[in-house]
Amino acid sequence: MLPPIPVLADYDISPTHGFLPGTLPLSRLPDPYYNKWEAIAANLPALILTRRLRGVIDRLPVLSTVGLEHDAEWRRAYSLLSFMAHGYIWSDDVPAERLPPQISIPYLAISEHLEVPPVATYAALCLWNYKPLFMDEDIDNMENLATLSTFTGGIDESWFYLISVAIEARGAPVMSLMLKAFAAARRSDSAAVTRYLQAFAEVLTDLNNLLERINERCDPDIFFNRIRPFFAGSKNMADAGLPKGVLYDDGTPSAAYRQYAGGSNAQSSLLQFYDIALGIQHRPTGEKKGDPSERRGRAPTHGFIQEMREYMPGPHAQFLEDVYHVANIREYVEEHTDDSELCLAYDACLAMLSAFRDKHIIIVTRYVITPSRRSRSPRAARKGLNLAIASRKADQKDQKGTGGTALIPFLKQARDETGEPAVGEWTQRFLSREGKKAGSGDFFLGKTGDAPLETEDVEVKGLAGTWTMEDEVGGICLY
Ligand code: HEM
Repeated sequence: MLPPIPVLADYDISPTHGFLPGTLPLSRLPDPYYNKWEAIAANLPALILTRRLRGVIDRLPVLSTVGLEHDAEWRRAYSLLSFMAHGYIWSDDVPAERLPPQISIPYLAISEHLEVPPVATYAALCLWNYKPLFMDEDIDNMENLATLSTFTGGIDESWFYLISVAIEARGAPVMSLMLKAFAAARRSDSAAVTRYLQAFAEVLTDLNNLLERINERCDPDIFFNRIRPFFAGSKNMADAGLPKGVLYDDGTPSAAYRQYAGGSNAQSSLLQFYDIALGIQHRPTGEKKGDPSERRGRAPTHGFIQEMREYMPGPHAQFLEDVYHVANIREYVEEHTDDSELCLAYDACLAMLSAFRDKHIIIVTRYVITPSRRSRSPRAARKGLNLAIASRKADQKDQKGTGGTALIPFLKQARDETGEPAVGEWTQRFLSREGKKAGSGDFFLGKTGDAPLETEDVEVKGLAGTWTMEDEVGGICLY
């Protein structure tokens, strides 16, 4: 018997807002018991600027979780503590390798309750950290969104988080559509599957446009130098001064050092849902299609993208797991290659998602690669660098042989894998990138003056050690 098709409500997923919470994030915890946390969060940029955050947190009483009732309150508390914890660790010249009991004790309890790790995840920074400006307007509209907490108090940081919020909101309806598409495929209703896929492709067009809007209000150098360092995790952070990770001091002798990846949009369940729904498989970085270790039909058990599920709220990660077992669209399309409309709709989804990843690579080049090069210049070195940047091994030009993975090749592999299931011969050729510079055109939309993709010329061999991790990981999470 076929496994049942998952029901969104069983996984804390809203049919309209998807992985964003069904009820809006709270702007404040209702119980005045938590006023001190709220006061710190409200003044976080000033406390970081004046380097008084650690002292203020050290003098806090240890608050318990007894005053947290509804899920929204637990989520608000998690987001507050994530901002406080990362501010505490990264706001001074030397990172704090110990989180005091004032943070550790409630943070560990709240994380366990919400089934999400005690680190500034995508959920803490984006999913549970926004409010609409006008209640009667949609939240998939950048002109109606504001953040609740930031490290810097600047619009660049807010804009960065809010682009993701708008993407999550705009992309959410696809989930119900695709669950219906799975059911339609089970009853061999090709017309319905085609309609759902067409609607999916249209939403992806909107997401591509939203992603591009990051350029409007988020300055790359501010992002790289001022904002990104606060997302730093505690894994592979020896060079930044955290050789053992961070000690979550809960006041007991068994308090342990922990190592977590930093916050990343790669922790978005939405994009992973899209991949699964379309039957796209991501191999561990460096592994090619057809490599002996690849076995189709089996979920990959390792690799960066897979690892990021550990940073999603538990029910969302479970949803992805369950959807994997019922996703049937790729097989259905492969069995109906004579249905040109169906194939075209399916290929359109792949092409739009591949275009999304193309745009994303351009963005990562602009926001990470280029500023990182600038910060490696002798002038930047003379001026001195902030912590997370100084963690870079500036003289390490080539990470080959160190087990490191370069950032852009990792992102390109994810993009190329997106096009692999294409059924149409032309689409296959178009998306296979053979002899074609990535990002040089949008499938179906044509070339519309995109910025040239500098990354093709960028020699990224571990990005001087910045974006490499032990094995298969690369990117922002290194910090
Ligand atoms: C300034 C904007 C952005 C920058 C600088 C950026 C940077 C990065 C980096 C460095 C990675 C590598 C993994 C890691 O974090 O270690 C990554 C991966 C990823 N990012 Fe972004 N990102 C940005 C915006 C977004 C947005 C808005 C989304 C969509 C919600 C997104 C979705 C993803 C996904 C899904 C991955 C995993 C790789 C893949 O599936 O292709 N990113 N990003």
